[in-house]
Amino acid sequence: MEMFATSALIIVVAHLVLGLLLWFRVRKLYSYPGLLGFPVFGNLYYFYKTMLIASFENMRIHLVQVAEQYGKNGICFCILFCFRKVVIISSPQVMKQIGFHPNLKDKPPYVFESFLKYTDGPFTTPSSDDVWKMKRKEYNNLLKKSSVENNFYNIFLKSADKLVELMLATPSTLDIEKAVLGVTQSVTMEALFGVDGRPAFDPEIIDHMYTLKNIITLIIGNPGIAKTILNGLGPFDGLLIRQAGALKKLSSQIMKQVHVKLKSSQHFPSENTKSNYSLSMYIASRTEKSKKFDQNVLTELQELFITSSSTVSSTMSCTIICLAVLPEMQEKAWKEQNEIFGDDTREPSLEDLERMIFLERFIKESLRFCGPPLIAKHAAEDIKVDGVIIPKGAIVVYMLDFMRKDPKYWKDPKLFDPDRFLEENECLNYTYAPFGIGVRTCPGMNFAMTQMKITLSKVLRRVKLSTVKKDLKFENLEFEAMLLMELKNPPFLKVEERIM
Ligand code: HEM
Repeated sequence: MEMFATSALIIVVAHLVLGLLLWFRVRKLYSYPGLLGFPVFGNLYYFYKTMLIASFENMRIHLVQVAEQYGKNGICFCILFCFRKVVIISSPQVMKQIGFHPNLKDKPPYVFESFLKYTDGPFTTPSSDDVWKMKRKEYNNLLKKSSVENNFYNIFLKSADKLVELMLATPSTLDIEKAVLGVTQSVTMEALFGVDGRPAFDPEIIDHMYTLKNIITLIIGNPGIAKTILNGLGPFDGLLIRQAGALKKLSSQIMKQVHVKLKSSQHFPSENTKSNYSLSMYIASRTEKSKKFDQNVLTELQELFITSSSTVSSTMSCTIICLAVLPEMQEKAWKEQNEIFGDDTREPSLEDLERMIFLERFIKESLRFCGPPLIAKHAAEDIKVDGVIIPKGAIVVYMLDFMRKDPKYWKDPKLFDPDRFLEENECLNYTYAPFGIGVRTCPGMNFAMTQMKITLSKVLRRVKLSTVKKDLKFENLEFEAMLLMELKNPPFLKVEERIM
């Protein structure tokens, strides 16, 4: 009994001391109105203290909203918040102020470490690293609008035909997410890696990549839990590692082809050589002299594979499902296609794409619902915002999804209304940032938007979509936070060919 009392006293005193130390470092955060920030620690005393001192109402609203909006992962996110020094940013004005701050860096360090277990490398490069600067220059060059349109247009056209073919092959029980994933994976292989895209349609690889995307969500969303709980569940973790093997298998197939190309190539891409080379050749020639050649190329291929194919596939399948459950809007989008093409079965040109303004607004609105839930950065040094310090080491989370639905900035945020994008204003830019903000903002935006517009144009012209389950409405769809916001139970689709 006496021993129990002493231990309890030691724990209480330790919590008190730790809580006070931490409190002195971050107390000013609460006075900043825009931040709604609450660093919460795995420290009982501090947790309660925070609840008492922070605007309790703000904190409660936040936790509840996060949990409600993000489904089961929302709850994970909340648990994560309790164990780490986290500053949550839900104000677009604050995001704008700190988005380009030099002390705000990359992803938090734990993300780099956690990936190592499942992939061949840390998956993403810190921006302090010179390699990142080189990479970023190449990405910006190869993925800029004009390069995408010149180099990848035909690949997008071909892949759109493949998707329509897959849709017509299973007209009454289409699993749209898997069909689209196969297509976007093959596009990545052909466009970015310059290799044969057919292996990407292997159903086993699609299944494994699908699971892998969920593992990545787990790592990004909740590394602490992924490490401790999954490591403890040996067989489950083993299963995840096996699933991750799909990515390794694909990337080693790509590597073999890159090796063959390198051997037969007379010239490597250089600063002056423009877009005749695929990204994989750039990567290979850049890392050629490095001792870790194979591993470096593999890591970068794997990073690109996920960043480019899973994101587009998730957005595109969500957009297709939205078209299926919103028949009047589908009709409007189809009419726009009909006005551009009439009975003509020709391929869409660049000028045609420019004219698809309703389709573009529809994709943007769909991304408001299914864009990334959040982006995490970390404060490499203290960051001062309006006299408030975000402490060094804090994880800074931009609540992108929260801002995209905040009634303060959006009228009827739960309503699917593409016309809200008729008016562009500065506020909208920062409340709506599905491709991120700052120096690490997504370089693949043009690639993604062009690919989606071409594919959806072809889908709309060839087929009429509805759901197998009758009377399913947009309001019935439930989203949850994964790599992007995804549909909880994506409905099976019914596909009818349009008579031309
Ligand atoms: C709808 C599709 C996409 C969405 C919603 C999306 C979103 C994002 C977001 C939110 C980030 C992080 C930005 C930040 O940390 O500030 C990112 C980074 C990145 N994305 Fe995308 N992305 C998409 C498609 C693509 C495509 C098609 C590619 C490649 C062709 C791509 C390549 C990358 C790369 C390489 C990065 C890391 C950039 C860096 O670290 O400098 N993404 N993306």
